[in-house]
Amino acid sequence: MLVVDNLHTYHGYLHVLKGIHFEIKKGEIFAMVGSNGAGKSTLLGTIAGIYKPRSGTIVFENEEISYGKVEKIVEKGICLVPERRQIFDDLSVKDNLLLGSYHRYKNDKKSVMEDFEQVLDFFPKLKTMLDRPGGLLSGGEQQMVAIGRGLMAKPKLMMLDEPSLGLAPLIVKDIMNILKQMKKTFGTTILLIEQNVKAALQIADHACVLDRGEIVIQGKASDLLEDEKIKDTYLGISKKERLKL
Ligand SMILES: Nc1ncnc2c1ncn2[C@@H]1O[C@H](COP(=O)(O)OP(=O)(O)OP(=O)(O)O)[C@@H](O)[C@H]1O
Repeated sequence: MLVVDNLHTYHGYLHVLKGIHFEIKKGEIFAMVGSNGAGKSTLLGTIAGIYKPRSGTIVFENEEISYGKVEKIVEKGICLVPERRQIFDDLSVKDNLLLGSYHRYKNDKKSVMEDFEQVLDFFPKLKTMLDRPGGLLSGGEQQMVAIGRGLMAKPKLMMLDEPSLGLAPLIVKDIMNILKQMKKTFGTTILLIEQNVKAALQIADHACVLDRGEIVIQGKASDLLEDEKIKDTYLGISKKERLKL
């Protein structure tokens, strides 16, 4: 569904993405993990059309989108749920959700309202707080609104930038379950960027590790969970400690 090949992106003189290659299959959850500054958000921004790559290609459903405009990429079915949710504090939950389909609202209000009902069925908790300003929600509720807003765009590929950021472990579990359920219910393909390596690998089908702009490990998520280097570097358990257990 998505093929990224030999992608190089710069921020000014800073060479951030250094020849990235990976593929995502339709209907899967693909997790990308890596430490701060590895280039994860830059990668999502490049796919979403916010940053232009210096070279390389991004092909989505057999069509090259490498240098496409943001609106066109959204229309093709790619949505980005950004880091720190970026919910509008002063807008109600309902308006925050409807913003996800603003490009269809004028001409297709009926189908937008049907999608809205579907999103509320998926997030029944949000039904009880539709008039509440986004700024008064908890972090977990805001994340639900951010994902719900993404769903309102009826994406084929949803990209999420660190949805677990700042959330308590139990809420992280809820959010990961929501992503799994979303894949099942709507068939959405998911590209999940996470620093919470364990949570991401537990729900993903395939995954990779991004380190200083390069993909250093790639494979089945279940294999990566067992990988010694990942356990040592990202799961915080050294081999020595594990042998003691
Ligand atoms: N808009 C920008 N302009 C200039 N430099 C940027 C910009 N965005 C990111 N950078 C730099 O590019 C590098 C990669 O940042 P990026 O945010 O993509 O990494 P990340 O893996 O998402 O990190 P984090 O998990 O901390 O968000 C960093 O050195 C960062 O300072």
